[in-house]
Amino acid sequence: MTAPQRSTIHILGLGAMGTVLAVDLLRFTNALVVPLFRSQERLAQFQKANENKVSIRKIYAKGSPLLSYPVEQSECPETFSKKPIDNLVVTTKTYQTKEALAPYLPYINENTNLILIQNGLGVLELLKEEIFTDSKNRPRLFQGVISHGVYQDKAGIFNHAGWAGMKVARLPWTDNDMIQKKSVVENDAAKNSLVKLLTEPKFAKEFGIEHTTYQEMLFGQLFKFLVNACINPVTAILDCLNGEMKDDCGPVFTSIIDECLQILRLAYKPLFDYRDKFNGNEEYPEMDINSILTTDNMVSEVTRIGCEVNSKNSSSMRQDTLFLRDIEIEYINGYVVKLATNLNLDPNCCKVNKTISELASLRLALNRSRSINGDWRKD
Ligand SMILES: NC(=O)C1=CN([C@@H]2O[C@H](COP(=O)(O)OP(=O)(O)OC[C@H]3O[C@@H](n4cnc5c(N)ncnc54)[C@H](OP(=O)(O)O)[C@@H]3O)[C@@H](O)[C@H]2O)C=CC1
Ligand SMILES: CC(C)(CO)C(=O)C(=O)O
Repeated sequence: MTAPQRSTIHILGLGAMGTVLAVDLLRFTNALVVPLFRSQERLAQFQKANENKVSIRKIYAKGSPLLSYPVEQSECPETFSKKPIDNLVVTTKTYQTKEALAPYLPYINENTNLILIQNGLGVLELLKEEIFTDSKNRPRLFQGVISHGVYQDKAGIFNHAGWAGMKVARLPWTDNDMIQKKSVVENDAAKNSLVKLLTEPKFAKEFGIEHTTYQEMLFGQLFKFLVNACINPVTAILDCLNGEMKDDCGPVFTSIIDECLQILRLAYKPLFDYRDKFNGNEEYPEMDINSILTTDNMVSEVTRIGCEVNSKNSSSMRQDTLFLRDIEIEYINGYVVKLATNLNLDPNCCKVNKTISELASLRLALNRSRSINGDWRKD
């Protein structure tokens, strides 16, 4: 009996999300997991300091030990095997995507499966408009909307703080393909090597994989987008843990969500019209977005998920401002402003998100200034 074919999966971005994915792929599948590092220096650091292992502590499960798994092969642009890439996971920050992909573009073709596992919106448009412009040589695209919470502690250990699963769907290269039939999911589940790997039963159960149509995934992506549009910048601006603002964040979340929904309803009109056009048609999944994506419902959902479920979490954007790293604001609140501009809407219709973006960027600038000029409050 021949051994089962072994899939190879390259991971571009072995940070919090890349690590949590790599560990479970190594634990529950026989895939060859190959991290791609930005430089020989970072590759050497991984080989020396981490001893070629990926490690995580699942602190949502009390008493969970440090899980540590060896990686057989890891590469960087200089050492890359220069062979076509079968399956590529992108788990860099959104604003790092284009630069990170650049060295590997010659090895990405129409037979490559590429999945974006990132927060926010706008990377798909970046890939379409600036990176994969040749329709004859572009990869099969997928998106993972991930709700796990992972942070790196002072000792450099990744801690899996919140378990919440991941939706996976094939992305459309053109807006005409935004609404998919159930058969697209069935076909990928049966034939696509990346989907077959991510839906292997033991891995899928542990990681909480849900393989859906694009419209179902986009619904989840917009829901998560509203969570991030509130929690991430506001906790960064206030410099607080998620749960500290629970009792008083209603008004600012209402302002942000109300403005976001007015613009998202125009930008993703096919999705908001879905119920009347597709519900009842057996070829398509049932969905009722309009009853969920309302301002009142989302203010309470964002508060529940952001300030209660993740109460002790420091949001990824607050972490970025504290560590003086760039923030993903242009792919979250800034993207709402971009959508409004592209739709030729009155600039006043995105003032809240524009101001929130400016304040989050100002918080990062202030932290950077204090690291150089000192904190005047202590003078
Ligand atoms: N952390 C979380 O709990 C959650 C994060 N997300 C989203 O997931 C995405 C990833 O976030 P997260 O994992 O936290 O981010 P991290 O900053 O932890 O990880 C990003 C990784 O990408 C690497 N990277 C950056 N540029 C390159 C490059 N050119 N080549 C190779 N590697 C590169 C970085 O390496 P280096 O150190 O060399 O810069 C880093 O290891 C974001 O969109 C985030 O919003 C979504 C849900 C929750
Ligand atoms: C869910 C939430 C808001 C948890 O903090 C998150 O996704 C993040 O911090 O990026």
